[in-house]
Amino acid sequence: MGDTNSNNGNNTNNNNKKPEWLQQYDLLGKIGEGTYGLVFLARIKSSTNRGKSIAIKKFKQSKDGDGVSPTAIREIMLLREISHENVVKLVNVHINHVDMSLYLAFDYAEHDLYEIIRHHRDKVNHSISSYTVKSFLWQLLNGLNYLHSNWIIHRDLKPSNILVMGEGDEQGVVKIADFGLARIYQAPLKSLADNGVVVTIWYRAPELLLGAKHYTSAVDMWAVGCIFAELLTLKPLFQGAEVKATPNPFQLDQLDKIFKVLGHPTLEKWPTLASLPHWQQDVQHIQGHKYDNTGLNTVVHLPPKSAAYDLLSKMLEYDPRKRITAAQALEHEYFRNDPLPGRNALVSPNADKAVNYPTRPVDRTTDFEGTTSLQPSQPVSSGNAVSGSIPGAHGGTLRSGPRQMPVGPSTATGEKKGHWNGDDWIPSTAEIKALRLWRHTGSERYIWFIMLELIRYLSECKVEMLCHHYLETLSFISRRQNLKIKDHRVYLFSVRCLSALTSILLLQVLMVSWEVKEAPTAH
Ligand SMILES: Nc1ncnc2c1ncn2[C@@H]1O[C@H](COP(=O)(O)OP(=O)(O)OP(=O)(O)O)[C@@H](O)[C@H]1O
Repeated sequence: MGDTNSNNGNNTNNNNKKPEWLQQYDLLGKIGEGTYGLVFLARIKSSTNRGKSIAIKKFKQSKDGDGVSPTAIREIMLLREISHENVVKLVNVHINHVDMSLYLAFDYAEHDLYEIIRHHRDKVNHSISSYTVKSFLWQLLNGLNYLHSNWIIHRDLKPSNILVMGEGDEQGVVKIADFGLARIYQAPLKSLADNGVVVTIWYRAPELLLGAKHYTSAVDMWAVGCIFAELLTLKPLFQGAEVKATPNPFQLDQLDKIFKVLGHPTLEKWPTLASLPHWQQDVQHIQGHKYDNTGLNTVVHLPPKSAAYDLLSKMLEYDPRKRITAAQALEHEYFRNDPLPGRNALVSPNADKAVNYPTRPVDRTTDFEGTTSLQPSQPVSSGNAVSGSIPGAHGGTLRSGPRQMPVGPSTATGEKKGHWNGDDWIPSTAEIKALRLWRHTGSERYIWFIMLELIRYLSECKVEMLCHHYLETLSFISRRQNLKIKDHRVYLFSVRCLSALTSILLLQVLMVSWEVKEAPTAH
C-alpha cells in the first residue's frame, strides 16, 4: 500500500536536509488543525502519481511527551488495510523515531460537509438540493457499513470528518475520514486540552452522555442522524454547550437539547436506561424535569409521513439496540424514492453543473512543526523521520531543532528507556528498533515484535499487562481475520501465546502459594 516501502526515512538528503520520506512530497502548507494535530496539503513528486494531492496529518506530542505506543501502531496497521470508495485512503504512515511522533498521509479531498453546510448557510443562503443530501447520506452510510462490518467504530463522526472529493474522476464522492483514530488518540496521544480546539459533543449519542462504558456501532448511527438533520436544515440539530471542567461524560446541556426535541426517554422504550450510570446518579437533573416531545419533524421541516422523516427518526432512536444499522438504512425506502442517490453527489443527473464550493485555504506560512515560517527550500522537520515500514533502518541521533520534543527517561548512553505513562508503555530505544522490524501487516517480523513485547512483560512480571496485551493481540488477529486476510501464522502464534500465557499464570499461582507457605519462616 502506498509508498511506504520505497523510502529509507532515516537518511536525509544533504541538499535540503528534509527527511527522505518527506522528499517525495512538495509540502504546500497547513490546511487544518484538529484536537490532535495539524493537517498539511502536499503533492506527490514521483512520476507515477505526480501532482496527486495528499493530506498529511501530523499528531502533536502530548504535554507528557507520549509517543506512538504499540497499541497505536497495531491500530494504524489495521487502518492501512481498509479500502473502500467511501472511506478516505491512508496511503502512508511515518513514525519519527526520535520523538515517536506520527505522520499519516491520506488521499486529499477538496471539500467536507462542514464547509459545504457553512457555504449554503452563510454564503448562498439556500438549502442543499435533495439529490445532494440523499447522495451524501447514502455514501456516508455505505462507507460506515463497510467500517462496521470490519469491526471499526468511528466514534467521532461529524461534518468536518465527512470529506467530499473535488474536481476529477472522483468528483462528488464522499469519503469518511478519521475513522478508528479515536482509539489511537485515546491511549497514547491524549487530547491537548489547551490547544484551543473544541471537541464537539453535538453528535454524541445519549447513551455515551449518560455514561455508557462501551462504544457500539449505534453511536455512529446517532451521529449520522444528527448530520442528516444538519444537511436538511443547515443548523446543528442538538447544539449543547460543553462543560469542560471534568472528564465526566455527563453533559447536561447536551442531553437537555436532545430531550427538548425528542422528548424524555422512558424505561418502556429504552429498558437498559436504568443501568446507565448518570441515569441513576443524576436523578434530579435527568429525571426531575419532564420534557414534552416538541416533534422532530417540525425542527427538520419534514412531513411526519415522509420516508426521510421515517429514516431520520430511526437513526435518532434512543435505545441503541433498536437504532437502525447502516446496513438497514441503506435498504430504506428513502433511497428508493426519487431523486435516486448518485456517485457524484455534487452534480445531479438533471443539473448541468456543480455548485461551486470554495477550495480549502492553504496557510503557506506554517511548517511541519506548526510554528515557523515555511520556506520551500528549507528543512521542514528537524528530526530523523523514519517510515514505520522500513526494514533495517538504523537508529538516528537526536538533532537540535526549532523545538525539541520531550523524551522519556534516558540511560547514560543516551538510550531512551521504556517507561510507563499512566496506562501505556512508552517504548525504549531498543523497542523502537524492534518496531522497525515491522514491515508488512501480519509479517513474521511484526509477530516477532509482539513476541518481544510479551517477553518484556514476562521478564518484568507484569502479568496484568501481559494479559491485556495478549487480549489486544487476539482482538487484532480476529479483526484481521474479519478482513479476510489469510495468514495462518497468526493463528499459530495465537495458539502459542495462549499456551505461554497459561503456563505463566500457572507459574504465578505456584509462586504465590509457595510465598504463602514460606512466609512464616521469613520473619
Ligand atoms: N484527507 C483530507 N483531505 C483534506 N482535508 C482533510 C483531510 N483530512 C482532514 N482534513 C481537514 O483538516 C481539518 C482538520 O482535520 P482534523 O481531523 O485534524 O480535525 P477536525 O476533524 O476538524 O477535529 P478533531 O480533531 O476534533 O476531529 C478539517 O477541516 C478536515 O476536513
